[in-house]
Amino acid sequence: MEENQLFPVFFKLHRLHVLVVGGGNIGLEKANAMLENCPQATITVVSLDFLPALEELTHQYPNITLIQKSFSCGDLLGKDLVVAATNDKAFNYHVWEKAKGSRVLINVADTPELCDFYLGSIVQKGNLKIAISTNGKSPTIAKRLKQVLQEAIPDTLDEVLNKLSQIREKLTGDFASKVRKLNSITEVLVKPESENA
Ligand SMILES: C[C@@]1(CC(=O)O)C2=NC(=C\c3[nH]c(c(CCC(=O)O)c3CC(=O)O)Cc3[nH]c(c(CC(=O)O)c3CCC(=O)O)/C=C3\N/C(=C\2)[C@@H](CCC(=O)O)[C@]3(C)CC(=O)O)/[C@H]1CCC(=O)O
Ligand SMILES: NC(=O)c1ccc[n+]([C@@H]2O[C@H](COP(=O)([O-])OP(=O)(O)OC[C@H]3O[C@@H](n4cnc5c(N)ncnc54)[C@H](O)[C@@H]3O)[C@@H](O)[C@H]2O)c1
Repeated sequence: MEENQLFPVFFKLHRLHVLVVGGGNIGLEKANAMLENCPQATITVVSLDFLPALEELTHQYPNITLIQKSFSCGDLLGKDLVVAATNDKAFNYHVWEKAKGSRVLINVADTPELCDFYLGSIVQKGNLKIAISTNGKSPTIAKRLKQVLQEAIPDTLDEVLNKLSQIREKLTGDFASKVRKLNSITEVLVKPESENA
């Protein structure tokens, strides 16, 4: 079976500066996904024109800026991540070349082979977040799986997370004994049902 070799990480987008090139459907979708996860995300969108929905985002979120112009190399200055989402494949390639030249990580929305990272489909329940990738095979399946997990995970899981966090804060002893204690408290979650009776 082919394996998914992507390595998931969770970015703190309020500490990074993201450049989105292209203010159409995909630029909107990607900016929206980032802002829904991190309302404080710092995002600059450079585009020849913008969908009205993108302009509305600037009223809702404090750190998104729209600049109406064609992308140029200087737009990469101070940026940590780039999403190239113009409707011009050759131009997206040009953005990719410039980003690589500046060693900035880039996602080229229409060309998975040029992506340093993919955006995932995201399940969120309070403090819990699960990111799903199908290795680029089917973003639609990623979206459907998200919907299934979103329903299946109980809202009360967030209470469990908060309680465990409190216990974690209060535990004393060395690292190994804390790990032992936390593993023993949560063992019930992985034991077969029959052993819990
Ligand atoms: C998960 C999600 C995150 C997000 O975008 O925030 C995401 N795509 C989503 C939706 C979606 N995208 C597309 C459809 C239409 C139906 C279809 O094609 O299936 C739908 C479904 C819909 O919108 O309903 C079309 C599409 N997508 C890509 C290409 C290019 C290609 O494959 O060559 C094309 C064809 C373009 C064309 O034909 O012109 C590429 C990528 N899309 C990815 C992520 C990365 C792989 C993730 C993975 O590993 O699974 C990757 C590789 C790069 C990236 O974009 O990061 C988000 C779900 C959000 C949610 O959870 O609701
Ligand atoms: N990864 C995904 O999830 C996904 C999904 C669907 C489509 N796509 C691909 O993404 C690309 C964009 O699709 P779209 O629907 O957003 O297109 P769109 O036509 O809605 O928007 C394109 C935007 O790019 C801007 N643009 C064009 N040239 C520019 C330049 N030189 N500098 C700055 N901005 C420029 C335009 O002003 C426009 O706002 C397409 O190639 C499409 O195949 C990717």
